[in-house]
Amino acid sequence: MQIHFEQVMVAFDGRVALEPMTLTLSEKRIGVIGLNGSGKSTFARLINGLIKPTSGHVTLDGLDTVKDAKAVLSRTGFIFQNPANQIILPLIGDDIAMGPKARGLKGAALEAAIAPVVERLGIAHLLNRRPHELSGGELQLAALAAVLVTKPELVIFDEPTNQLDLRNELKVVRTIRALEEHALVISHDLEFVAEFDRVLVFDQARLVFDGDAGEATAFYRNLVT
Ligand SMILES: Nc1ncnc2c1ncn2[C@@H]1O[C@H](COP(=O)(O)OP(=O)(O)OP(=O)(O)O)[C@@H](O)[C@H]1O
Repeated sequence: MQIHFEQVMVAFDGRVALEPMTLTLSEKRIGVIGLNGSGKSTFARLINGLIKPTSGHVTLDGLDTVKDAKAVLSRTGFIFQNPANQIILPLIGDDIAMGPKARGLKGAALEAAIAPVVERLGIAHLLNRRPHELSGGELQLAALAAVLVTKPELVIFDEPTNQLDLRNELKVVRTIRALEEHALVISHDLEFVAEFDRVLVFDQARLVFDGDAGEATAFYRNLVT
């Protein structure tokens, strides 16, 4: 999948949240790092059309995030900072089934869409539980399952390991590392993004470094010290 930003700028109420940027991304693992408020979430939300550029265009494999919004949404999945907010139905299993059901799947076809994802993420024991009965790591995995069953080509994670204890953090990190899908991950965990194919550093609404993970994390450390 190719993500292209063409002279993209975002301003909220006249205040620039992202300075104009032109960029093409096609790597399987892309990390996004930077201080709070530097524009990371704005950048990530542009990719699936959740935020529209104030000027410029974002395309995914040539599909415009504004003009082809539906097609873009069906190719991308987004895991928010607080995944509890994206689990809508009372039972985890029903929530995971919601996307495939909305696409008309039922019976054996529905089961065939869900079972491999549930097995892959090791969450069969969570299907009859309610969101408030899950730990932070389990919520991340449940939200990821609900996204993966819709078969996105790219999954965007906004700080997926924030507020997780070490065990849950490692489980989520391992799961993301093993994904077959492309992943773009915003993270404050520099060790996590160290193995990524490409890392972007944001500072004060600007992309200030783009390249190798080792160089990007060194650049970022230098920036903040
Ligand atoms: N919907 C919005 N309306 C107004 N301002 C916004 C909106 N979304 C973001 N901003 C502002 O844009 C700037 C960049 O925010 P953004 O959420 O992209 O930063 P971030 O790097 O993801 O921060 P964090 O690490 O804290 O999540 C901030 O000053 C923020 O207050």
